[in-house]
Amino acid sequence: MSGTLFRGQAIRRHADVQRTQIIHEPPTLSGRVLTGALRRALWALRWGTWATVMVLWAAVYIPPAGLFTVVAALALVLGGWWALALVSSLAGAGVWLWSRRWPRTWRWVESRGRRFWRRIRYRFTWDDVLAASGIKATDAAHRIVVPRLLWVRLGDHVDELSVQLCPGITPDRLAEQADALACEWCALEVRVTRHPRAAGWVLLRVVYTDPLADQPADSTRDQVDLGRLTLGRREDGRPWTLRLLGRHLLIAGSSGAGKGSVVTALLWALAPAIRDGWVRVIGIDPKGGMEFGMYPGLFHMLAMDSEAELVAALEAAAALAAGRCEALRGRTRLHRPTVDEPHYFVIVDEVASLTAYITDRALKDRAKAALAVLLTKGRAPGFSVVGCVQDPRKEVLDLRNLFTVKVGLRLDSDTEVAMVLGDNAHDRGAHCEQINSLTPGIGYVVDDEDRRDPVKVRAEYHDDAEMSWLSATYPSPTHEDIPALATKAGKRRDAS
Ligand SMILES: Nc1ncnc2c1ncn2[C@@H]1O[C@H](COP(=O)(O)OP(=O)(O)OP(=O)(O)O)[C@@H](O)[C@H]1O
Repeated sequence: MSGTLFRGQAIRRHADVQRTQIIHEPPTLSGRVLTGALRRALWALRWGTWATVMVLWAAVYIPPAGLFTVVAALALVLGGWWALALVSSLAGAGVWLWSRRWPRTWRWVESRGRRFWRRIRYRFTWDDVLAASGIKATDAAHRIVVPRLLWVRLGDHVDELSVQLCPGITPDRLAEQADALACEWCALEVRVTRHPRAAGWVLLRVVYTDPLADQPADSTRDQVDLGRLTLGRREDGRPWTLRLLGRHLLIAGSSGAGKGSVVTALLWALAPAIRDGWVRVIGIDPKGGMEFGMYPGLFHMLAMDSEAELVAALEAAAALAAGRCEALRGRTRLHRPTVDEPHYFVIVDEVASLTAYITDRALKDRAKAALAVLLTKGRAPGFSVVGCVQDPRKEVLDLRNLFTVKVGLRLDSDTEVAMVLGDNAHDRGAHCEQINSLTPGIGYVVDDEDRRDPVKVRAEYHDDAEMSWLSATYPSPTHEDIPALATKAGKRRDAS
């Protein structure tokens, strides 16, 4: 007696069910002949229909294959096997010539062919692959049940499979067998993440090629759109773009994870706007200029010499933001940058140096207060804070929830991932602790304002020579000295 299956798919070769039927309901001789004939007819009908649909689908999906199928069928009908052999040989020669003379278009045909093959492979080997990998359960009716493959979304580099779990199989159980699935599908990696829309479903990301393994090509663009800054490449091969108008960006990663490369990619993307004067950058480099000192021309204000100077620059930025907030009150909700009223980026190379490691307690509190003003008040009047942090522990950076976009580069543990990117980011696929130390600049982006899963990206890399060139070619037209640090009594003390 078999019940209805609501979740998962029963496996094709359900030996237990067949054995149970044979033991309990031995068929009569006539019944056996009839059942055998009927079964064969149904089998032929099923596979015949499947083959026809596949051929038609392949013909539409890969047009040259469709053309070949039609011509080959006509040759077979009109001229017999010799004609078919001739057409096949000509097609083979044509393919050889095409792949050599026009490799670009041929690569397109090849990629369509590969995708088509992958889709078929997922669909028709799904239950065998899952059962062989041990991702199966047995239900009360003795059926072997595996998770159901719902949709397949094919990409050039990564395929996404939406999978409905069956009772007894958890996302963790699937994740444990991710390596087995990757081996079976000849993929680089299989990642299991929770489905964004449905509980009880998961997404399997099957990664075939890793475009992030190569460094993205350099690109200077003359148009700058703060709503769409291109900083590198995504795992699916598309450009990684960020909206930073009215937003703050947190970049977290262990030492050498590539935080600097995200900052330089951002400056690279902003360069034309910096040169034209409608974007100004305030740089705060607690490493004494080891980072920003390589390209000082890009900064409107650059603090790097002493703790007092760092705090003074931060306070100056906070005062500007508060002043502009007041000026814009009642006029607009979101400031639009112009040369007269530019957008400010306040880039802090190591936030913890200001909020935790400063030895002077009063300075530390002032730095925290200024940062809090920038983060809470700065968004609407055109101030974006970009903060880098190496150690994401709570006591180091209390303000991290005020950053709306977060990039988690290589981190030490899934606990750190949760601290930087949010509690469920790891479950949704942000496995920063698994990023290889040989591939700096790779990370996961979480945007609090859109509800999509973390996206794996790699920032463009620009070395010191390129950044010096950028600084000389796209210098900021304005440079301002750091104001003296105001003392408690209202007097000013020399920031240096
Ligand atoms: N996107 C990238 N592509 C290729 N190489 C990179 C990339 N980002 C960084 N690197 C390499 O890794 C090195 C370390 O990167 P970077 O200085 O940006 O790390 P970091 O996280 O800022 O480290 P620290 O916190 O120690 O300053 C760089 O010198 C560079 O060689």
